[in-house]
Amino acid sequence: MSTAIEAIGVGKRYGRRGAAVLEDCSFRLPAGRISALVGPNGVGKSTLLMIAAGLLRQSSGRLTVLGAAPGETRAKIAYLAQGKPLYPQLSIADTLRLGAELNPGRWDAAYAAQIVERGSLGPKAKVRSLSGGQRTRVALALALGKRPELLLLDEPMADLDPLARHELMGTLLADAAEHGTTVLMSSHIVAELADTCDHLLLMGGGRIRLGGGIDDLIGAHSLVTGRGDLSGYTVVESRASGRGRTALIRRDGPLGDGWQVQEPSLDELLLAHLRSPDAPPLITPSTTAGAHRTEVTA
Ligand SMILES: Nc1ncnc2c1ncn2[C@@H]1O[C@H](COP(=O)(O)OP(=O)(O)OP(=O)(O)O)[C@@H](O)[C@H]1O
Repeated sequence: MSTAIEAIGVGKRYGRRGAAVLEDCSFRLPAGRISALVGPNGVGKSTLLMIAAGLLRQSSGRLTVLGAAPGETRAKIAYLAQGKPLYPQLSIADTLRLGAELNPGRWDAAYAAQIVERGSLGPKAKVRSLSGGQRTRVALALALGKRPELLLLDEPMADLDPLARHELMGTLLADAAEHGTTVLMSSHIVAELADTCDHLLLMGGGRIRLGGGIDDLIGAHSLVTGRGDLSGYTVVESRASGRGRTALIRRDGPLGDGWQVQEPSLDELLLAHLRSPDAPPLITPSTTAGAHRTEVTA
C-alpha cells in the first residue's frame, strides 16, 4: 500500500520563542484513505495541514507527501484553507477559469462545473454575493476540479447545510473510490466523520495520539460497564455509573465476569480520548511512520 503522507518527528514553533505546536509528530497516512484529522481547538490541525500543503515549513523532523517534499508535489495536492479564500470580485465562471489556468493538464472543467451546478449556483454570480456555504461549494469545486491525488481540507463542512454536506461528502467519497484520491480533512463534526471517513488521526499534545483505520481503532477498544478489577488493562477513561463504572479500555485480553462489554461508537471512542489527554497513544501498524517506508526525502 503506497503512502500519501509520512511525518517523522515533525516539530513546529511559530517564531523562535513560541511554544511548540507540533512536537515529535510521527504518522503515516496510507494512500486512498479518507482520513479525519481531529483534536481540540488550537492543537495544531491547521498547522499540520499547511505543512503538508507546502505552505508552511516545519521547524524540525521530516514530512513527505506522495513520496517527496511537500513543495515538490504541489501540482498533485489540493488544499482548502479554513477561511475558503477566493477572490470576491470574480464571478464563479471566472473563478473556475482561474482554476483551469492554474492547473494546466490536470483541470477537469466538466467536473468542477457539475459541483457548482448541483448547488444551483449561476456561473455569473460574484463570489462576494455568495453565502458562506455557497462559497465552500465553489472552493471545493476549485479543489476537486484539479483532480488532486491528495486533498487537504481544513474544516470543510463547518458552514454547509446538512443536505449540502451530505451531497458534497458523497461526491468526495465517490471521487476517492473512483480515482483513489487520498483525503485528509480536519473536522469537529464527529457524526459526519463516521459516515464519510475510513481512517482517523487524533491529535493531542502536539502529536498523533490515535491513528489508524476507524474499524481497527474501534476494534482495539471495548466499552465496559460493571464492577471489578481493570488493573491489568489499559484504561483510557473510567467514570462512575449507576451500575458500578463505565470504562473505555484497550482490548488487552479477556475480561473477568461481571462486565458488560460493548463495542464503542466512533463518538464514544473520540470523546473518551479527548477527555483523557494522558491516555497512552495507539497508532496501528499501517499508520506507523517508517513501517512501510522504502525511501524518504527531506
Ligand atoms: N501564524 C501564527 N503565529 C503564531 N501562532 C500561531 C500561528 N498560527 C497558529 N498559531 C498557534 O498555533 C496553535 C495551533 O493552531 P492551529 O490553527 O494549527 O490549531 P487547530 O487545531 O487548527 O485549531 P482549531 O480547531 O481551532 O481550528 C495555536 O495555539 C495557535 O494560536
